[in-house]
Amino acid sequence: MKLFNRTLSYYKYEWKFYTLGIFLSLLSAGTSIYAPMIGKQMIDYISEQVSNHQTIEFGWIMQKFGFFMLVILFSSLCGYASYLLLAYASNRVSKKLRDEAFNHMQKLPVSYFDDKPAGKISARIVNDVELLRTNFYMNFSNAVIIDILTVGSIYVALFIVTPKIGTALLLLFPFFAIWQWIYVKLATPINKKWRESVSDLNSHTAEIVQGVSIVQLYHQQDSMLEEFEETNQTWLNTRIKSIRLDGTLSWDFSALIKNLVMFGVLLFIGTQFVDGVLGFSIGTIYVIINYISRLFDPILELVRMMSTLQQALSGGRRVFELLDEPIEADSTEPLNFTEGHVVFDHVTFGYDPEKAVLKEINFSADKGETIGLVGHTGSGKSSIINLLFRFYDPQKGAVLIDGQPLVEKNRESIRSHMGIVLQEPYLFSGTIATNISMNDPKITDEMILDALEKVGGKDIIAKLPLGIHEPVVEKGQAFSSGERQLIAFARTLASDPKILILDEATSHIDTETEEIIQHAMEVVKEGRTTFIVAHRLSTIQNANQILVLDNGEIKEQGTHESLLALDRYYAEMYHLQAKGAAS
Ligand SMILES: Nc1ncnc2c1ncn2[C@@H]1O[C@H](COP(=O)(O)OP(=O)(O)OP(=O)(O)O)[C@@H](O)[C@H]1O
Repeated sequence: MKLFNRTLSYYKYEWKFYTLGIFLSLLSAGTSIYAPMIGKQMIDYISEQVSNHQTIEFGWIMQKFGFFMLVILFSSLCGYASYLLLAYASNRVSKKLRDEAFNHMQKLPVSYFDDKPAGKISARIVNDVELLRTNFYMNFSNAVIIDILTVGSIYVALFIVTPKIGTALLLLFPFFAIWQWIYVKLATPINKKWRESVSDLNSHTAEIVQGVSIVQLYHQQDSMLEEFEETNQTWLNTRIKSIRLDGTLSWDFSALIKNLVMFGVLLFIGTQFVDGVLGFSIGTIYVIINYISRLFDPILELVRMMSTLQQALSGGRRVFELLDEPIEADSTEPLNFTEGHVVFDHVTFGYDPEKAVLKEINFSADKGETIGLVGHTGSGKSSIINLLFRFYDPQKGAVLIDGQPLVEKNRESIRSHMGIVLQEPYLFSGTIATNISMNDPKITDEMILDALEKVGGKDIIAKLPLGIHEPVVEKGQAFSSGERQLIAFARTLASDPKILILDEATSHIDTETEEIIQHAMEVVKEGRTTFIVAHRLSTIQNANQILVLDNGEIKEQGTHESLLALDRYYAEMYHLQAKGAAS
């Protein structure tokens, strides 16, 4: 119930449209129920005049007919306006919920994303909100209101016309309650399986799309298709089961009940003769048949609604789970950057506090210095960077920038003076210019061109018709990895950070590109405290300090020359790489 109320509570943002929609819906239901009463007057008048051998006044008939049409038109217009208003409110409410979920997701700590596939998180924001929109806000809350109002008005009208039949038809309610109970029991497992198969299809397709080149390279198309067809077949089977259930329990069964009720009511009417005269006028019989035939569709919709609601709420639960994820507490105090002096003071850290991946890390980096981080995979290089960005806080010790402990400072202010160039730079959809300026209005086109020129990336735009305004799509797949890196270097230079992180920026590229990147690196490093996470030791030979990490500990620390002279771990790695390069 809590979940239901919470989902419904979002209507408060659109209460005006919603209230007006309900009012118009009530008006539409009331007038559409009133229309057959006018029909009844016309039918009874004609049959009376005919049976009394009197003339029929066509003027009166036309007047009534005109009124009848007006009422129907008014009812339709109210129904149309109410549908629009309710649909408008529902869609706006869904947008609000989706905006909220997206905004919240962006504020979540990086650790939240560690063990969750991106597809699952985006499904909560896109698919589950869509499920809420269609199944709850559109189908459930709106349709239920219209259906309840319609059914209620029909019963009220039936009671006015003939209380006996109205009372007898109340017996249908316990029957419909049982019907609904059976429907939910049968539909729930089918719907659950169906939703799972859709989710499987989604993740399966996304996986193959991402790895399509590998699939083709290893000729895996047939086996992938086989797996896909299997999941798709499960989806089809659940759909067929669902259609059969709907067909049997909803439409066929409903038609049977409707006919039985109609038969019973007419049988009852047929017994109502008093002194050879039928106790119901033909007009009244018309009204009763009209009402009964209109009673079943909304009831049927209400019967099916429970299962729709269940599906909607399962989506709602997932959206609210995301919304309830706690945002990291953050300080309002900004970090006051002066020089970019970094200190790691006896830092111990683990993603799982019980399992330290960095142990007693101690070092200090002065303004403009370059620190090289080397070590085997998993030795803790990226974890040091994660602490520097304050994506995580250490369990012991402190990370300080310009003498201020990061744990006491606002995260955004820490990151605002840092730049990073990743091995696989991330380009956003937009243009080259927006990727360099990162939509900062203070960075002009001239500054963008200047940054590109300084890092040696002017050639990239020379061949593009729109220059720096050339669109970037699909994470910049149309650019080579070297070009993407130069754009990322230009971005970093334009943002003028105090601290710079170059994450394996020179691995996996050819010698010519390496030279270009090396030049870009030298330009961007100028005057900034720089951390280079390097696999190629050639990149950090000129570093002021090299930290050799092993299993989360600093094993060796010094300059290239001093570490070579030490002739231990670093020297061994260096000679191995030099040998590899020579062969
Ligand atoms: N988000 C995370 N959650 C849990 N454990 C993690 C996470 N990121 C890294 N680790 C673990 O922490 C340890 C250090 O990883 P880290 O990424 O810092 O190493 P690295 O030296 O940068 O490795 P590589 O050169 O392969 O990038 C590893 O054992 C790794 O499995």
